Amino acid sequence: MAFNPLNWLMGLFSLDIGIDLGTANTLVYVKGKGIVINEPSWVAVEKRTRRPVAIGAQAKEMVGRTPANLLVVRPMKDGVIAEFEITKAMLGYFIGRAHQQTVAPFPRPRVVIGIPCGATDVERRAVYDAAMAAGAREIYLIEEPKATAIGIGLPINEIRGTMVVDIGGGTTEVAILSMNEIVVSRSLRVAGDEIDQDIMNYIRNRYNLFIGERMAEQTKISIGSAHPLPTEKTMVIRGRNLVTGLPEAIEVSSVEIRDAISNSIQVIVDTVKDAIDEAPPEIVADLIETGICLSGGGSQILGIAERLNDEVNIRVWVAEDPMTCVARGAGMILEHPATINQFTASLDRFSSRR
Ligand SMILES: Nc1ncnc2c1ncn2[C@@H]1O[C@H](COP(=O)(O)OP(=O)(O)OP(=O)(O)O)[C@@H](O)[C@H]1O
Repeated sequence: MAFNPLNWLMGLFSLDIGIDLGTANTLVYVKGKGIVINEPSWVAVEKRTRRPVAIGAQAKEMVGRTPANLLVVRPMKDGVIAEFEITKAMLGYFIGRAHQQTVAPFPRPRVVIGIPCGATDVERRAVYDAAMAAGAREIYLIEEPKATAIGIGLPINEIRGTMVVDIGGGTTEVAILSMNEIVVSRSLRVAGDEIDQDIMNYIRNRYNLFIGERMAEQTKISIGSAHPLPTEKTMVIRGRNLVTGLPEAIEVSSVEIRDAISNSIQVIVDTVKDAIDEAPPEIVADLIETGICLSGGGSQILGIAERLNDEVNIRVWVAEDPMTCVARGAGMILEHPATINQFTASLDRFSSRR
């Protein structure tokens, strides 16, 4: 990026922020302060005008409970922008709120923002344009697995293979890294949302019960598992009986929910195997030592580390605070400005590099 004296001057008086613009959650890291925003990526809009009326946690509360003139949407789908104008409004709102928490006089921040490594040039450009339109002054894009690995504190600068599997809401990102670069990557559009959908389908087919997305998500979080549990669990779920049309509550067990989500879990496991299969043998040998680190909200599905460990025969562990790794990684880059060009790229450099 060419030197721009005005940008440089504004940079002395404005914010540096890192953003994890996720399908399920958006996190904002402010340099020197840490994560200041961690909210669901939901926006309530007026149906007719598409004007946002609530953003974040307040909008998520409204899901399934809105009057006819409102619609609650997630503007990100499968890790990329599905609704440009609404994403722009959501980003602008979060950037504004981050700015309010500081004393920086200029509201236009420099932004490091994560993107899935499988995003196309058009999808990258949409993230760039949305952040610019939302008020950013300078934007750097970082592939999410890199930000994740930096956030976890993996030694990705070494001549040694390390591996991260980030299971988010819309995408699962699998990457093997060495010497600050991605050696093998896979971006899969099967993650937490798809697993919620599996649960909704199972409950409908098995019990004729229609449950909402939030109930399905709660079921996944409470009793969803990828490996037999030491003590199997049960929970009561509520929905509408499709035959009688009346409300109904039933008890389901972790065994049947594990079965219901097994196909999606298997797709994730197979993708991890596939990435390892493509890696050079020296790097695979490194992985036996360094292991595989899981991150993202989906890494908290019970038994997922054990299941992967059994299937790939490599030590697998879940990162500490797994849902904040991308934001923390972007933040660590901002805290050490010399690393910005090493790990991120402006849009033009990204396109030409590939
Ligand atoms: N304890 C838990 N157990 C299982 N799943 C969980 C748990 N907590 C959150 N999740 C799931 O994690 C997902 C959200 O994770 P995360 O915030 O990392 O995704 P995201 O970054 O927004 O999505 P993406 O990376 O696909 O854009 C949701 O599907 C949510 O239901």
